[in-house]
Amino acid sequence: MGAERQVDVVVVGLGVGGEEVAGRLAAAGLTVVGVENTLVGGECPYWGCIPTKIMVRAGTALAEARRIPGLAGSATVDPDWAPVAKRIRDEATDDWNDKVAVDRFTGKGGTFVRGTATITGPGRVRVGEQEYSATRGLVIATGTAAVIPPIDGLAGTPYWTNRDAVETPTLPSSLLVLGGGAIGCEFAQAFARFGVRVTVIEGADRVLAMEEPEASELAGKVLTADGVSLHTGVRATNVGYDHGFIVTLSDGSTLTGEKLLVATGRTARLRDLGVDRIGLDPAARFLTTDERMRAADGVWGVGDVTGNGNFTHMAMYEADIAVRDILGQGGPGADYRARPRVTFLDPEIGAVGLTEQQARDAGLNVRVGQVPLSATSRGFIHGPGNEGLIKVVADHDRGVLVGATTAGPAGGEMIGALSVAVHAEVPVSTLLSTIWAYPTFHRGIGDALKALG
Ligand SMILES: Cc1cc2nc3c(=O)[nH]c(=O)nc-3n(C[C@H](O)[C@H](O)[C@H](O)COP(=O)(O)OP(=O)(O)OC[C@H]3O[C@@H](n4cnc5c(N)ncnc54)[C@H](O)[C@@H]3O)c2cc1C
Ligand SMILES: NC(=O)c1ccc[n+]([C@@H]2O[C@H](COP(=O)([O-])OP(=O)(O)OC[C@H]3O[C@@H](n4cnc5c(N)ncnc54)[C@H](O)[C@@H]3O)[C@@H](O)[C@H]2O)c1
Repeated sequence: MGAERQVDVVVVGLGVGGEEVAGRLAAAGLTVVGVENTLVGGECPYWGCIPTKIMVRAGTALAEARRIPGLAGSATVDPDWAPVAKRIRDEATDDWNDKVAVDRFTGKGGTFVRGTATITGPGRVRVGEQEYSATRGLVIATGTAAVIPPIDGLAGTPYWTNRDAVETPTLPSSLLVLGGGAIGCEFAQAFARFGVRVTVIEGADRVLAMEEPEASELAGKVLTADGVSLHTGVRATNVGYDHGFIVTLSDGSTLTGEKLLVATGRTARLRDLGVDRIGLDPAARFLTTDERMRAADGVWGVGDVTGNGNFTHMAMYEADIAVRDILGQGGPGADYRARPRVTFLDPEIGAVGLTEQQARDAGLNVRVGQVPLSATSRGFIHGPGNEGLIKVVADHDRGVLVGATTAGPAGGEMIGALSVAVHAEVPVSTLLSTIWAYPTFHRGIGDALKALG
């Protein structure tokens, strides 16, 4: 056992959230130890947002080329996964090497420790044989891992998680996807556009079940048009493997595929961390934090592990709050009313705040306004690929928007304006008098507002 090392702050997990906290505190002059057992940067750059959006971008390029007939002549589309795999390996992930990220952190004055941290008591962390004592605080930023559901037979098979799907240098001929959430849908469309026979199995009665039903319907429609076979409202009851997967469903039918991607949600990495030694529940689904991201005295939590939305922008948002609190800088606390999210299908499905149903469940006096994107001038101009909609959800009593969905070729960009509206509680009357440039997709926001009942 090495002599105990005393520092100001120990950050456990240097994914998106932890790296931001550790780097900023080190740059502010605190002595900071950042511990990471895999790759600095976490899921997002190596197996999440960035590589999957490289896949999506490639798939959208193919889809756009296939839209040329009727718009601009003809094109021969010959998909090749090799450039996609190469971009992911060489440009995005440095072949899954985090040297640049480690140097970025140590360059700010932080001390980097590669290993698995265990909490041994208040302000105390062990990595291997080394014990650290953090006098100002401990930050838990351990993120989430893929949930592997307890389906008969699954555990013994060579199933894929998002990590295998991102790292694959070549594509399978067929892919079964268990789970039709954001991960399942994004991979399904991207792979299908490269000629993979994709089948999605979703237990709920619709894909993207957390979003508006209209968004689910649209996602289902475009996935089907891309050749994806959707099975909703059924669960897998058994998984077998013999040079390929065979999945038995709750309705008794079976499906086969060369590979099986498990995309059934995420689970917080809390269980083996030793949080019971600081009075927290290791069996909790997520780490509970207050509006300053405090989980206990001298303990902060940021990112996916808090369960406030598994998104990189949420990890960055919470990291900023924790940093300000640790440095005693004040400023606004956490406010999750205007949480934005974008599912990167083609069309992109952006959303912010509450869905219509969530607003009704909250007891609000709800009014909704909706417009199909194809009915807008820009939707007409765009032609093929113009599937989409804009839906706004208002609290009529307060005269403000509490949620919105923007789906379309620029759905992820359109949601920006509505995020501001929900966050800043811009009166609907002010939004109605806003001038929206013509002929943009976002001009449809004005039409949806006018349709508020
Ligand atoms: C396929 C996929 C696509 C996604 N796409 C998007 C997207 O388009 N947009 C978006 O906003 N979000 C997306 N996300 C979500 C995004 O990746 C996460 O929200 C983000 O990575 C969360 O950051 P984090 O720091 O909380 O956790 P993580 O990135 O998971 O980092 C936590 C780190 O802690 C380390 N760790 C855990 N326990 C210990 C320990 N005991 N000791 C040392 N180290 C430890 C882990 O190895 C990990 O590196 C996607 C996720 C997936 C899986
Ligand atoms: N574009 C983005 O921002 C983006 C992209 C990918 C992932 N993410 C983040 O990662 C998180 C995790 O994504 P995810 O898609 O794994 O989770 P999810 O919770 O969004 O979806 C999982 C789906 O699997 C279904 N399911 C669960 N168990 C099942 C079973 N046994 N059989 C059939 N279906 C089953 C659920 O009903 C659910 O619809 C997301 O919530 C999101 O926050 C974000």
